[in-house]
Amino acid sequence: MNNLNEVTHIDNVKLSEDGKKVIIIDQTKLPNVTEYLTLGSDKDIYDAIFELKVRGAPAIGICAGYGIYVLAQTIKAETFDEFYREFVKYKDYLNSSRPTAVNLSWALNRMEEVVTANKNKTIGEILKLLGDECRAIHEEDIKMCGAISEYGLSLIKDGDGILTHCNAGPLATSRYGTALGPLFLGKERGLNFRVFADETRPLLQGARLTSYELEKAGIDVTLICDNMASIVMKNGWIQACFVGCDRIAANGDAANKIGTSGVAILAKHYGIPFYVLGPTSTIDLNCKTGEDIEIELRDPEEIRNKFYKEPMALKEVKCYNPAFDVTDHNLISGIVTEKGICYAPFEKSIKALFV
Ligand SMILES: CSC[C@H]1O[C@H](OP(=O)(O)O)[C@H](O)[C@@H]1O
Repeated sequence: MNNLNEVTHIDNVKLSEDGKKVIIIDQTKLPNVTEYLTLGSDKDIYDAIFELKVRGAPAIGICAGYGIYVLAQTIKAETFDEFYREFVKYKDYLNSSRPTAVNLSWALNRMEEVVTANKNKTIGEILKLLGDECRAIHEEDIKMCGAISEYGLSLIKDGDGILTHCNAGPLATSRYGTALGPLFLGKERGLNFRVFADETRPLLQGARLTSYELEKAGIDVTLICDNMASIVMKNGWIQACFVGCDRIAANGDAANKIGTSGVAILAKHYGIPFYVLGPTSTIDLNCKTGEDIEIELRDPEEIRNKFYKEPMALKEVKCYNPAFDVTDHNLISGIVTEKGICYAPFEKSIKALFV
């Protein structure tokens, strides 16, 4: 299969033609079934984010932007105050779906700012501005992923082996992706990489989504269990590690899918560059260090049951299911954003992104 353009330009999250519904690909059904869901209610949108039907920090932000716009159109209000009160209720509800990826609150806050900055306009005029803003969030992410892909590609060369963890491709973003973006862009330009994709237990974003995107795009991908990252590095097959991110603290500590910090420690041990790739919308300067990042704890049953026909452990056995971990900035070779590559000292280089 070689449908490179189909992969890089997938419509994973979009607004319906009439602007009154959010349409997503249900990522929990991939790779075997490509099913579109139409989301119109606050619960539909909340559940889609919470159940990872739409997932990946940027994609969650884009979905939340469209989602609050769709919900704002349902508000029955005579005055601005009535409208704003209901708007904030919806915003807080969607914001409570998942705590770690900052793009969720970043997008919702941005949409709220449109409302508060236009309190003297009619509700109809505010809705028009909200429609423009949620579309801008999506368009900007497309541009950001394009720039991240270019910067990321400058770090690797034809024939390199790349290890990645979880999924930070087009399904997790808008177009191309962040960690996978350079690989798709390189493929477009005739470069070939050998990618090793960690399956990423327990929700298997690597197995189900990354290997699906790369295989479909005709990129050499080898799926490995998470505990095999060390041997492929020791064998000399990996020249760089590329991972995504869900929230980056001001000092460069980066939250990403559980298991990422282990990959970074292994990369350090084997002297392999480890890069975090993500848009500046995933940087949270309010988090001074990774200690300030809330780590989502998910249902332990996902470990036992989520992708097993039969439970793989006795129900009496306790399971611990943090969805993310934080990679210490000292383990990160560079942070690739749409504004350029940040190197240590990250406190300084990250701050420079926002001046
Ligand atoms: C491009 S951000 C992708 C990022 O989001 C994933 O988390 P989840 O699948 O739980 O939404 C994972 O941490 C990826 O690296």
